Amino acid sequence: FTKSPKHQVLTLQDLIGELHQAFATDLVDIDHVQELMASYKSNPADWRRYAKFDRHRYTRNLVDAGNGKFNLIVLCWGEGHGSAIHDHANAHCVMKVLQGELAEVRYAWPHEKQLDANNPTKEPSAIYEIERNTFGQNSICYINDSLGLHRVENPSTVNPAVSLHLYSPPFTTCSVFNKQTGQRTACKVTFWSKFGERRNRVIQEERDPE
Ligand SMILES: O=C(O)CCSS
Ligand SMILES: [Fe+2]
Repeated sequence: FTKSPKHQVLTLQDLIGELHQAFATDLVDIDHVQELMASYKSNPADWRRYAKFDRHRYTRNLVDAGNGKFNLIVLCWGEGHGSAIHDHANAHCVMKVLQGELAEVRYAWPHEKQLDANNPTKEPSAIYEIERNTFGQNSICYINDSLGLHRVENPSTVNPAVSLHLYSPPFTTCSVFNKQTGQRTACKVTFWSKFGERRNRVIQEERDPE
């Protein structure tokens, strides 16, 4: 018989409840948080209301603000949508695929231009690729700044992807990096929707100039 995990979460709401408990004290066990995220089995009925897609780029939809201790966000990736190379603002990042699959390319922090030993003829890049991984439905990916930078993308040209991200502590700005020069630029992260609603003011702002 299978050992039932300490905390069996059934719905997204169960997961949120267990996460609030996990963050109730100041000493957070990030391994337990990853176990909780892994134990939730994706059910579109739980997260469909947050899954809002944009034709041009991936969207970030806030699900829960975690009593200020974490942000839980549903990201929706159209075919071929991907992020820039970015860091995680000294926060923990746990990413879970809810639908489709996501590819992650992990990089070392930029140094002065490095030659790629394996391919000396290739244009040296300031940002060095460490590894590539692909994550299927319900799988988990963890990163923090001590592990490097990464870029995440939906590798499919035919299927959308949806992922659930927990960031703790929550942040409003992170850094994005130019792969060739290693140049670092501050980037304000925004939400396409919050708690399932997209305020029409945001739609106004989004409207193309007349
Ligand atoms: O939060 C973001 O926009 C980056 C997604 S990959 S962790
Ligand atoms: Fe990331």
